[in-house]
Amino acid sequence: MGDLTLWKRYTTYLCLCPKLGLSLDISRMGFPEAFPDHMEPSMQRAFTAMKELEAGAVANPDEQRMVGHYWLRNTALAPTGEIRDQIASALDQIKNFSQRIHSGTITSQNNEIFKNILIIGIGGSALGPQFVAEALGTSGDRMKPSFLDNTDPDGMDRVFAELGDDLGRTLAIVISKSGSTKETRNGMLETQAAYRRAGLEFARHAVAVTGAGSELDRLAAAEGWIARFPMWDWVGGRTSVTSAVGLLPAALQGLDITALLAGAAACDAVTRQTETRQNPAALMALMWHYATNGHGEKDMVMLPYKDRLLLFSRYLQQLIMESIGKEADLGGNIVTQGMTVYGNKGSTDQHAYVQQLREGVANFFVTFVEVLYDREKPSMQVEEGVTSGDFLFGFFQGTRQALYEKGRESMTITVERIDAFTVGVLIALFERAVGLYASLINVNAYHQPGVEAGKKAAGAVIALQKEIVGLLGKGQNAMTAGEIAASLGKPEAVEQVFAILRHLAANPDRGVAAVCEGNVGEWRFRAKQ
Ligand SMILES: O=P(O)(O)OC[C@H]1O[C@H](O)[C@H](O)[C@@H](O)[C@@H]1O
Repeated sequence: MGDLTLWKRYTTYLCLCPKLGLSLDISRMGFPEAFPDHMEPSMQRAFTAMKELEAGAVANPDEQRMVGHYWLRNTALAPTGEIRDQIASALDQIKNFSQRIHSGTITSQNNEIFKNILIIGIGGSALGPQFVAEALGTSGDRMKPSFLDNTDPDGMDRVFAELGDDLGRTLAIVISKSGSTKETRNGMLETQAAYRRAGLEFARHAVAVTGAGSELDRLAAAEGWIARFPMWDWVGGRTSVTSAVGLLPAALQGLDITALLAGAAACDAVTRQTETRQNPAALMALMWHYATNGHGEKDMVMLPYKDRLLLFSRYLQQLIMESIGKEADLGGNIVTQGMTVYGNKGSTDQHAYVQQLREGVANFFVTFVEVLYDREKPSMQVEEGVTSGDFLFGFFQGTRQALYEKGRESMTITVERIDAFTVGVLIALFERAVGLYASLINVNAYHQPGVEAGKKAAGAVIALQKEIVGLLGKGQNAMTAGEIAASLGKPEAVEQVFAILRHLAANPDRGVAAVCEGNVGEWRFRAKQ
């Protein structure tokens, strides 16, 4: 396609959303002109399904749940007065609490003003808050956030070391919708122990964000934590960033949560429109369908040209892959759906994997994010008349062009600047695109049945480990993994038994000694004397 034809395609399809300070360019996606019309009936069905969802339909049939994250930004939409009140009062509670922490009305056990927050959560209870903190944080923030989002002990030690003597001025926020996620529970227990070592009472430095009556909620109530904030079953973890999950850490950090909610609400209003060409979320869903044949045949590479958006693709990985990656469709047919998402930021990634994107396997399309406003301060010139920001822009344009020349497709989201409003817009834009796309391919975007299998299997591994330790504790002679598995009456579990023993033996404080000679099947394990 010649440059002028491309310009025509650009001007024809550019979706300008002045109310959002956003535009979406789909001209470098190679869909045929007839494609949008061909898909229009399906798009209209998707809009109808979304309308029903927003009105309180049980859009997550497996779990018999409503899907209400859009109400969080516009309470008037909520289907009952009770839900409206719950949302409004949680928001008041968040603002009020943050103000009292900042002003020192609520202080730490040692009567000091809290200056750090330690957020403990995983998945939807961490990725949103992390993305927002990274996208909007400045050196002038009211409180400095850190995160425990795993059960990796070394990872936790690093965070505790970083906090050092400041633990006494750190407010721990434990976030878990279910209140029973093991990684989060472990992070909380390790944090409790860290406070204890520092001679401090965890409860006087802790708040919880969780579902009413959950394990975490009951613990926080029993121990008298400083405060508890609600999560509701009609908000999914991966769409919870505009609930207390994302808003409480953001407000404490000192970010403008009113603007963030306003951005999300404005984007919801724009993407609620049923005219596909005017609706950037609908166009994105349409392009996902085109690019992947409605079946995840291509991956989406997220390339924001802005350091602040580094965690966007990580956040989107959960939002999209946990929502779309499903074995069965809503009719129960096996469809093995999905869409892979990865990426970091440009132009950094240009020096990593863009080589393959341009010349290697063509199994992807790119979503660029361009940010027009370069920086708060005036820019110096790095070459005559040229700034670092011009280079960032040039690299983005160059990569877009270079990919296009090789038949690699891309779309571009352009925003004016990265601020709380825009972050709210981006969050809502992708939430809506996921919902619409899920309708196009007829999957339930709001459950995650596949996640349970790994959790159950992990539970079985821990149970087996307890049996092994019990057996070794009876003072047995050194035994091979095969002998131990047989003694437990589980000869078929030998590989797992071996893996458990090797892990325990590698950690000197775990009380297992190993003689590692010959084939691994001959390695012998016993309890340390
Ligand atoms: O918030 P929680 O209940 O602790 O859940 C945290 C995460 O864990 C699960 O594995 C789900 O797959 C995620 O969707 C969820 O966000």
